[in-house]
Amino acid sequence: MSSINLQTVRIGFLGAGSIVEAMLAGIVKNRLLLPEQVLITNRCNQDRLQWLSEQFGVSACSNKHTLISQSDILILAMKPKDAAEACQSLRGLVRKEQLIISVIAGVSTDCLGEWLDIDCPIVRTMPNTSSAIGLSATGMAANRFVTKEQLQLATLLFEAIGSVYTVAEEELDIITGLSGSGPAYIYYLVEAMEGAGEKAGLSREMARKLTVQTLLGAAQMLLHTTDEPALLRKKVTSPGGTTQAGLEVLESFRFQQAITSAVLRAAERARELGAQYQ
Ligand SMILES: NC(=O)C1=CN([C@@H]2O[C@H](COP(=O)(O)OP(=O)(O)OC[C@H]3O[C@@H](n4cnc5c(N)ncnc54)[C@H](O)[C@@H]3O)[C@@H](O)[C@H]2O)C=CC1
Ligand SMILES: O=C(O)[C@@H]1CCC=N1
Repeated sequence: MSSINLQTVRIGFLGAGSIVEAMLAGIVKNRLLLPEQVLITNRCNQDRLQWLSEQFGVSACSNKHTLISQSDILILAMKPKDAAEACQSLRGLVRKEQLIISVIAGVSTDCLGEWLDIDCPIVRTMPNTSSAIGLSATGMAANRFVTKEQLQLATLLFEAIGSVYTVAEEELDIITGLSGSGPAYIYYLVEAMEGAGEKAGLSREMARKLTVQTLLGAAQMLLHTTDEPALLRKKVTSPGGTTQAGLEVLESFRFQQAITSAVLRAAERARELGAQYQ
């Protein structure tokens, strides 16, 4: 594996759904790998494979055996409920020198290793769909068989689609609740803000533009100043003004509690999924 580098590595995706589409878009756009270095397969949807292949130039592979024998890195990207069966069907095909990377929520590296029935290097990750534009926040943890070089390679791969944080494996469930599921919370907020603008008479287009620019500006402020979010919030809030009136409504609906509970519940769900399909 030490001789494998980004110029020569071949990566096989087992699973070709939403997260793989986002990752392919990021990887191909970023030119990290040539499309010829990427193979994809799924359970049975040929149309989907063909579409991804046309979209990104990667090779669709309906034969799992071919994909496994030709790949240096295998990316497991099926739903947690399908993971046991998928891994068990790979028994005897996966080679010890192959690096396994999982993006599956909740499922531990120990569990994957048992299903695969081999002591192989496994990197468990939690990216998000902003991978498509190179802005994922990805948590990553490695099992004891992963070498320094393999971890570096996995890090380089995910850095091409965003920021990477190497963490203790136990932290991946809360990372799943926070940044794996996180884009959905933000989109939900955008739906509500844009809907409010529209309800009060703005065109949908104008409401969308104002909402997105506001979000972008706030995110950039958080990146570029050392101010805490609470201080930035206070700077917007004139006593007795409009923001205070708005925040009071959010408080009456226990906004902060709702968001905190959502993140923690999603993390708990990741743990449940891991335990449920074990
Ligand atoms: N969608 C998201 O935002 C994120 C998803 N994830 C994780 O990624 C995984 C996939 O999620 P999505 O892409 O959203 O799901 P999806 O339902 O869109 O795609 C799942 C894919 O797995 C394939 N599949 C099922 N069984 C298979 C097998 N035995 N062999 C090969 N392929 C098989 C399906 O055909 C499908 O292409 C999940 O475990 C999820 O927890 C992780 C981070 C973010
Ligand atoms: O909803 C899910 O289960 C996956 C994991 C993180 C984002 N989507």
